[in-house]
Amino acid sequence: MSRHPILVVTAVPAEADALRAALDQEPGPAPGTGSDHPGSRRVATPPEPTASLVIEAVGVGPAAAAAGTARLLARRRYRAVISAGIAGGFPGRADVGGTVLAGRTIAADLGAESPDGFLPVEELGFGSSILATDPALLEALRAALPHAAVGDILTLSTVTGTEETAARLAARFPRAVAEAMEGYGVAVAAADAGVPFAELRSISNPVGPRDRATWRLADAFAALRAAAPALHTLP
Ligand SMILES: O=C(O)c1cccc(C(=O)CC[C@H]2O[C@@H](n3cnc4c(=O)[nH]cnc43)[C@H](O)[C@@H]2O)c1
Repeated sequence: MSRHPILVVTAVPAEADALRAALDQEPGPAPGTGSDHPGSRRVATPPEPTASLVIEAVGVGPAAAAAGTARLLARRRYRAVISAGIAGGFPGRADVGGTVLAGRTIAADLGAESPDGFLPVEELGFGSSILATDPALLEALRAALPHAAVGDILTLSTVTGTEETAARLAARFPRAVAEAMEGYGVAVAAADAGVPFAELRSISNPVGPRDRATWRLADAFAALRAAAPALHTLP
């Protein structure tokens, strides 16, 4: 029986290339192939799915992630969608060079400020900022990646860059292990299409004062490559 492939969505091509290299996959067609979309973040039409995994980079941030994922899901059926890439880890909860899995993906900055603190969209009556990982996908990923930290992964449009913001987020989300910029956008597109979702990240930097020069990209990409075979275990 043939099964639909799994869609793996990354932000930048380097993340997609790392996963493809670990899985011995050829890169997809050149950006814009088969697309008449005039934007700079074109999502190529993937090749017909002989592979069980289709890996695509769709751009940085939740808007690009949601638009790119929705476009890919509209073109072909997939049995699951995974948001994958590098992330910042909350100190003491996820180590740089380690791997994390989302139990929940949370839009941490979706809501309103108030004199009494941040009000999430739930309190504004506009839906949910929290999307749970599909249980069967999470179970398979946990089994394949037993050393991965499991917890909330926050989605933010702005990378945290101060001790104050890091402390505030850590207090607001005591189960958060990491933050990135795309998960919630990918998850919304997956939910809209009725496709199971999960988020898998490797840690390039601690969440905290911005010091881009110290990001350990090589370690994070090595961890991403090491985690890639787990994608082949997904139901
Ligand atoms: O500079 C490079 O060579 C380079 C190579 C690959 C990727 C990058 C990125 O900057 C990727 C951006 C991507 O990373 C996620 N990310 C990583 N750390 C954090 C963080 O502390 N807070 C939020 N997001 C983070 C994010 O999802 C971005 O899309 C650079």
